[in-house]
Amino acid sequence: MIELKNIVWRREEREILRGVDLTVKAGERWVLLGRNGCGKSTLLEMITGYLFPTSGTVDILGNRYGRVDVREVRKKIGNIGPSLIEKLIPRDPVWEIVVGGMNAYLRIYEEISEEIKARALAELDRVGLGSRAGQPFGTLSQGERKKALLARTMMADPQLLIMDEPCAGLDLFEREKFLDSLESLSKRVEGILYVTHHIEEIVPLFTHVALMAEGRIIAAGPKREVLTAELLRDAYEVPVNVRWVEDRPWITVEKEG
Ligand SMILES: Nc1ncnc2c1ncn2[C@@H]1O[C@H](COP(=O)(O)OP(=O)(O)OP(=O)(O)O)[C@@H](O)[C@H]1O
Repeated sequence: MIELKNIVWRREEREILRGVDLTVKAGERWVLLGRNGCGKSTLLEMITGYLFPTSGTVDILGNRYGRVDVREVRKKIGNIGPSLIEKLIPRDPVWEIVVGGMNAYLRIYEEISEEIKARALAELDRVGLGSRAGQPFGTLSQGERKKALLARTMMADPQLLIMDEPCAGLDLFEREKFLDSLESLSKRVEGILYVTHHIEEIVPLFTHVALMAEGRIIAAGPKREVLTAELLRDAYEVPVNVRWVEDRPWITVEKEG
């Protein structure tokens, strides 16, 4: 699904990505972790074809970037990034925002068929927002907006879901609801790559973790092999303990001394 080989990205003498290799196979759901500024969002931009590496190769869903029309590949990628909400029109009804996901339109100007409207309503139902369908998008709570984006993304039947901190700013209740929705939708996609700062968001649906530090991937593999106190300490430079409860990791910070 994703094959990154020896990706280097240089900007003004600085190497921001320094030889990144990452392979995500069909059926795997990955979380990408690492400190602020280590290069996570930059890596997602490479995968979605908005940035090109200085050197190295990017293969997404069997397409080598540089040899294909990235716009065609992007149609198969559901992408929930932090900037999308600002681009949508707050007064548009939620269901119309969801319809826009079919073609990645920010706004629909043509007549929408009853069939497509029904699909959008079904997607909203799946994330528990059926009763909000007619409400202006701008009146939704932060958590509801994120779930609406999830419904919007699923309208295009993506093969790969990419999410950059989708739970940022959500309270405990909203976060858990969002992760529940993701759990049920995850069965409809072949691969997931999810960036977060919060290890407790690594709910059972996720299978693998990649840890980044200073432009490199310092560990990658099945989540229990990577989410160890030693590797997390290397990535975050904070001594921590990891406790697993029902296949979900929880972190406590250790006092040094
Ligand atoms: N266009 C650019 N030109 C120069 N430097 C850039 C550019 N884009 C990103 N950077 C730098 O690259 C580094 C990695 O940024 P990136 O946004 O990928 O980090 P991140 O891991 O996603 O961080 P955060 O967790 O804070 O969102 C940062 O130091 C940033 O300043």
